[in-house]
Amino acid sequence: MAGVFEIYVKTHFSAAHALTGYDGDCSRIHGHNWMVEVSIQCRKLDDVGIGIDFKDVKDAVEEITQGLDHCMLNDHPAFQSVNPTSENVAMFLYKQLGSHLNNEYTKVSRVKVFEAPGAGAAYWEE
Ligand SMILES: Nc1nc2c(c(=O)[nH]1)N=C([C@H](O)[C@H](O)COP(=O)(O)OP(=O)(O)OP(=O)(O)O)CN2
Ligand SMILES: [Zn+2]
Repeated sequence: MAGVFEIYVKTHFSAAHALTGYDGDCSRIHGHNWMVEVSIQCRKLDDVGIGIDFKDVKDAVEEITQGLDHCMLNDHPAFQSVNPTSENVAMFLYKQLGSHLNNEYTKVSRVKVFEAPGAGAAYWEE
């Protein structure tokens, strides 16, 4: 069986949201410093010994999260028909990042999103 490397990048953005249909305070507008952890599987290293450069991953995450940073997530096109929960934000980032970074040797394997250090969700596809 071939070996696989997993590369991790953590970043963050700040945004507000409100959960439609939620029975509690979270149905009102409130904000979080969202933390994002991206995992990427690499099946090949380059001559330097790098699977995918952290910088390239951070640039891709930044390109996507800049559309969320300091925004009301409910106003974003991705969250017009689904609530911007941690689950749905993780799925959005996973799909967006995959379209930027996946190739023959590299695959976005999981995206975790935390609304607070102790509360978050992950999304991946099998
Ligand atoms: N599975 C999920 N549960 C909840 C989500 C979510 O996205 N996925 N989101 C919320 C709210 O957005 C809420 O802001 C976060 O909940 P919580 O961690 O309870 O936030 P608090 O700041 O209220 O935490 P306390 O420890 O109670 O102060 C709710 N659930
Ligand atoms: Zn919240």
